Amino acid sequence: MSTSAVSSAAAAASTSLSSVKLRRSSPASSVPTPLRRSLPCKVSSSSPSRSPLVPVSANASPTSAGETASRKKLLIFDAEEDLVASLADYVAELSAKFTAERGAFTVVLSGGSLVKALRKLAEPPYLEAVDWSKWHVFWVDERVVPKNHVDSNYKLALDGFLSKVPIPADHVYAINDALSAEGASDEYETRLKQLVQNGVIEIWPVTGFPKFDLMLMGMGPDGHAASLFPGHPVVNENKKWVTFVKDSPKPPPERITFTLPVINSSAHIALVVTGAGKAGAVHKALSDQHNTTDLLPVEMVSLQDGELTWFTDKPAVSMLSSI
Ligand SMILES: O=C(O)[C@H](O)[C@@H](O)[C@H](O)[C@H](O)COP(=O)(O)O
Repeated sequence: MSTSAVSSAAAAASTSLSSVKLRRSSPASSVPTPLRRSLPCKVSSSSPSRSPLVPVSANASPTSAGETASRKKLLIFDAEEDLVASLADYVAELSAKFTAERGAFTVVLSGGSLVKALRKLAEPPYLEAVDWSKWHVFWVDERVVPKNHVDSNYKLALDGFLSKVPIPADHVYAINDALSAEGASDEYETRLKQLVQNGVIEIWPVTGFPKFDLMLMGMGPDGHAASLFPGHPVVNENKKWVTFVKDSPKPPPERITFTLPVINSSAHIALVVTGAGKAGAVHKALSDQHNTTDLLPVEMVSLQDGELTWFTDKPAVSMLSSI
């Protein structure tokens, strides 16, 4: 994400969140420029001392023209609490921006540890300050199981986040769990198209794919994103909005997933990736040398007209020699 983009989100946020002092967490201290240049994105690592009310971007050093054009930002946190607080600020700011600009905020969730990382949003000041009535919640991938099943991403999000914030129930778009994987993916795509007609979801005319305001996603240790797994043919799907797999290497096997063109049409993506188990995939994804015949799905997440922010910790970036 470019500094200016964060600043404009913060400015929009200050309009509707003016009565609330949002705590700016984990101010980023800049990484020396020669090191930054070796990574294909803007890098900030967290400072041990936290300065309240400082935008996440504010401690970045002045950007060169090249860096300003960057559509990627890497944030590295010392402590999980700092990551969680910074993520809450980031989401709240985008919520205010999109709510003010178009009266709706379309948010797409993954499963996994991401949901726990959203917990601060359900606490003051965010709980009162965010206009939850404008949120519309989707899943970038879902396991084809009943909604009350322990494996359901809907249940995970409901228990860990959605039940704690006042989003209207009819703005939460779970899959139809009575259908097969194929049926559920077709039905979800049809519903997305209706929401485009209703003006809830924007369409990006350049590609004809939906443009979600924010996708909040995790990444697997194998570099999978959503339910797009390395080497699986659905990674190459370029017509459908939503597709399905019946042989996911990560259980359960049956899932629906947004396709890459939809993911890559997003306005913003936050990739929340922590832990040493992810270090290899992070290294491959953030290295400058991409072997185009062997791309991990997460390496194929490349926003055409948006901003991708990695929220990481030190173990996750431990194989990046330049940090
Ligand atoms: O349904 C799923 O399995 C998830 O959506 C999946 O894509 C998840 O986001 C990653 O595997 C990362 O999960 P962790 O953050 O728990 O490692």
